[in-house]
Amino acid sequence: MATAPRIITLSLNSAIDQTITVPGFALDSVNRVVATQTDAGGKGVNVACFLAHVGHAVALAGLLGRDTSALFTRHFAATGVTDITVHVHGATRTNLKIIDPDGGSITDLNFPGPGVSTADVDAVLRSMERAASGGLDWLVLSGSLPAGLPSSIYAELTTWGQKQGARVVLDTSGAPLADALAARPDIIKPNQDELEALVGSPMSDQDAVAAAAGRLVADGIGLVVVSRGPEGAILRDRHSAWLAVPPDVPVASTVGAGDAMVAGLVHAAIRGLPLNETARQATGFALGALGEIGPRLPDPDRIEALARQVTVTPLDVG
Ligand SMILES: Nc1ncnc2c1ncn2[C@@H]1O[C@H](COP(=O)(O)OP(=O)(O)OP(=O)(O)O)[C@@H](O)[C@H]1O
Ligand SMILES: O=P(O)(O)OC[C@@]1(O)O[C@H](CO)[C@@H](O)[C@@H]1O
Repeated sequence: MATAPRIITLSLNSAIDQTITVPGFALDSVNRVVATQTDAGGKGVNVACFLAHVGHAVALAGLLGRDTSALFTRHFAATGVTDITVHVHGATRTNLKIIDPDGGSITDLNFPGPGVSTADVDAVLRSMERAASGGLDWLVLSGSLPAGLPSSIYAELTTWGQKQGARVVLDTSGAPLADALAARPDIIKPNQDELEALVGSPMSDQDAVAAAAGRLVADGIGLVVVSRGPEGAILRDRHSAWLAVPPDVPVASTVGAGDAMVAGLVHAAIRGLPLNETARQATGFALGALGEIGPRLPDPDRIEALARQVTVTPLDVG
């Protein structure tokens, strides 16, 4: 019998997601909240819970504020994630997600998060070393960094993960993404804005995105997945490039769609799927997240049904 893959996801800047529904949300005016929902979140938390949801054994490493840890602890128990987080003084940040059902908009207000100390980060590293002592197959590094951490930390963790024998997936933006590229993570998933910021120029069409992804692959990144909201995603590795276009679906909230895509990429790789089927599976996960308010997924059969509606086509990249 094959052994279960050993997975750690890391959440250095976890978040409590407070989603508020505000019909006709407008700047410069009084807005009325008609519904509110509070969820444990943060990109690493979401990826861990999504992977556990489809049956993987996952350890979640990272930092949580002691004052607000109960929300997370309940969520991990409910989703079956092994919690190896370090609890620090204070509260985890709360991010606001404003849904306007009339205008169809979703506005994210993400806070920087509390500053962390070197001792906090050392404790996280020790927890990861203990969890990986029997071996590690996957390390997922997701999200922004809290104040006080050097932007090189994901580069260092990429090198550490690969030394453990793991494939490293990175989903972040700005300087932490730029700095980590030299360490050559196995998979990165920028969205188009993040890719444009990384290469320093806007991309007008899918050919430009595929070309930029190709340059990153040529520089040693195994798989580059560029998500483009309703326009889908482009996946590029050394051998091929694919475009995955989602069907037109009702969107309850886009929060967590990118994290679901990351979980779908890991799930597909563990299943040994070829890149075109990986594109379908990862988009199916993202579509699953879109149907829900807050970072959650529907049951696996529904995810498979959504994946079957995704149009996957090869891109001619020469
Ligand atoms: N409005 C939409 N309609 C259909 N599919 C969508 C829509 N928005 C997102 N998706 C799907 O979700 C995937 C990931 O979305 P997106 O590009 O917004 O990720 P992201 O910016 O990383 O998200 P986040 O950071 O909010 O989790 C897309 O590639 C697409 O397949
Ligand atoms: O501020 P970051 O770390 O970039 O993103 C944080 C966040 O927007 O990411 C998740 C959705 O992807 C949410 O649960 C959370 O609030």
